[in-house]
Amino acid sequence: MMGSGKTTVGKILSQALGYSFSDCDTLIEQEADGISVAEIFKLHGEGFFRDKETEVLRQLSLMRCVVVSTGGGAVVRNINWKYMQKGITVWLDVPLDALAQRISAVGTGSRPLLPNESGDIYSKTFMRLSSLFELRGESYANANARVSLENIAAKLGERDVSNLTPTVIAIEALEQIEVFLKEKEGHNEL
Ligand SMILES: Nc1ncnc2c1ncn2[C@@H]1O[C@H](COP(=O)(O)OP(=O)(O)OP(=O)(O)O)[C@@H](O)[C@H]1O
Ligand SMILES: O=C(O)C1=C[C@@H](O)[C@@H](O)[C@H](O)C1
Ligand SMILES: [Mg+2]
Repeated sequence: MMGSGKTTVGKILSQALGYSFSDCDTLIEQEADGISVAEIFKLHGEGFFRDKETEVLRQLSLMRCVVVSTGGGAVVRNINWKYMQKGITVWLDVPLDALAQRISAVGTGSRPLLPNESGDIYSKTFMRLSSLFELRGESYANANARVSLENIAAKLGERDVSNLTPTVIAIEALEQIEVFLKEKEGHNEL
């Protein structure tokens, strides 16, 4: 989901693995002569943006040893999964209230799918994230590995997921990737 830490955690993962790092939204902006995702939505519409997103995922799927931070909505198109599944897919599962807190702290101006009006930003953002998650939850669950901040907090005896550092989350991601790879190896041996 948007704001879940894909860029922050993805960069740490790439350093730990000695891989390069790519961010889909940034690549789309670069290909659009530097105009922002929000402007692309405004000028050309969401369909145009989604086509660019699919093309960027196709290009990235040809690369090796790269950690990719996808756009939060990349899960909505089946064709994108064909490209994402060239690698290992990881879902950063962050409770919606924590997401709404993070996003409302920085504002929703750069996020075309979120409300950008005055008033209680936290509540409006939380409601919109909830309806997006309603539509997308099953798609996120297609990922090979799930990194649940609630599970990490429970393991560490933390009551609040907002105390979890990006490094702790990256370590959990590596552990969940290992679980996935071991299960895959087990299936291949059968
Ligand atoms: N573990 C964390 N604890 C607290 N804040 C975090 C954590 N990880 C990321 N953040 C903050 O949350 C915000 C979103 O993080 P980030 O940009 O990495 O998410 P993203 O999933 O890449 O978002 P986007 O949808 O914009 O691509 C940033 O302000 C970042 O500093
Ligand atoms: O969740 C989404 O649909 C989006 C997330 C962002 O990363 C951007 O890709 C864009 O704002 C759309
Ligand atoms: Mg990002």
